[in-house]
Amino acid sequence: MTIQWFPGHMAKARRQVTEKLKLIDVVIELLDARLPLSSRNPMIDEIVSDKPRLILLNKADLADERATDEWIAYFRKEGIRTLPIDALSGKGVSKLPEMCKELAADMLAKRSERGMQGRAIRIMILGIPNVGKSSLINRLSKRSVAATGDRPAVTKAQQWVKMGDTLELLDTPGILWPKFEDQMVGLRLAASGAIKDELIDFTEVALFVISYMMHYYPERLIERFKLKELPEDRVEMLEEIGKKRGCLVSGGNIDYDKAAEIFLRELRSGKLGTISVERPIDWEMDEPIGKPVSFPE
Ligand SMILES: Nc1nc2c(ncn2[C@@H]2O[C@H](COP(=O)(O)OP(=O)(O)OP(=O)(O)O)[C@@H](O)[C@H]2O)c(=O)[nH]1
Repeated sequence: MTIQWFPGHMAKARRQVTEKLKLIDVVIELLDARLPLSSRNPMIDEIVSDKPRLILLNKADLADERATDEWIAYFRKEGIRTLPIDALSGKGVSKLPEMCKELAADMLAKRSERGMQGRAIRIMILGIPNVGKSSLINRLSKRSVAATGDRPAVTKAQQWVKMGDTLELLDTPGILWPKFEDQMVGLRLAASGAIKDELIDFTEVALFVISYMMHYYPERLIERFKLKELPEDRVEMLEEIGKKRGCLVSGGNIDYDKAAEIFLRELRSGKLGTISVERPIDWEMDEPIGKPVSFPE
């Protein structure tokens, strides 16, 4: 599901999250391992404030392992513990309870100093649409002892999923918006399938991914599209893809949009291998790889 974000929606989303956060001891920030910063809410630090936080890089099964390691180091430098997971298969998820307990340790110590005991550590998942929040909640509830019903002290609609004796997870995640105003962020989100196809320009998105792959994964393009060598530029590459996939229109010209659509479909279904479309270094470049060129009219 893609939500169209407008200032009013953002304000509402923020209000809802802030309200729920009052009940929460540890925040799980869920990002897409293939595009961690582009799948991150731009106001997250302000929203979460000083609550203990953990970053999970979800869909790590689709990401490039080396890029994922770079991201783990990146977030570690920011002082946030980061774990790659795959919410669908559950890979990496078993480490979660222990990490949450460690993060909450200080808070628990303070609580017991004040003579407060007994309450479970409460956890909430925050993330943009389509990042895998529901998949993770489902996965964690399967592992749990039992899903508890409404508690008298808690707002009616909220349910807590028990995770062992000491942890409880809020069963409704907090939905936040990404940094849409950045063109490169939009292209990365579109490449990952996070934006409805009706809303994207296939050619523009495919040309971004092709540039990125020509830089980081040239051999995959050569192999997948059975080329002798890599073409000079991305438009030629898209043309080659069009030829190989039979996207021709009258006069022997290439139907670029069709070729782009097929290419993106192959990318998203994993036929081009595990690919990350963002690395920390991309954000240090004046001219990011795959930046759209505007042609003079
Ligand atoms: N390959 C892979 N796919 C995943 C993973 N986690 C989620 N998905 C897929 O990503 C899509 C979105 O997952 P959801 O769990 O619905 O995401 P969400 O964040 O709850 O989405 P919204 O309800 O739109 O906010 C689904 O098609 C999932 O099957 C993962 O770790 N690996």
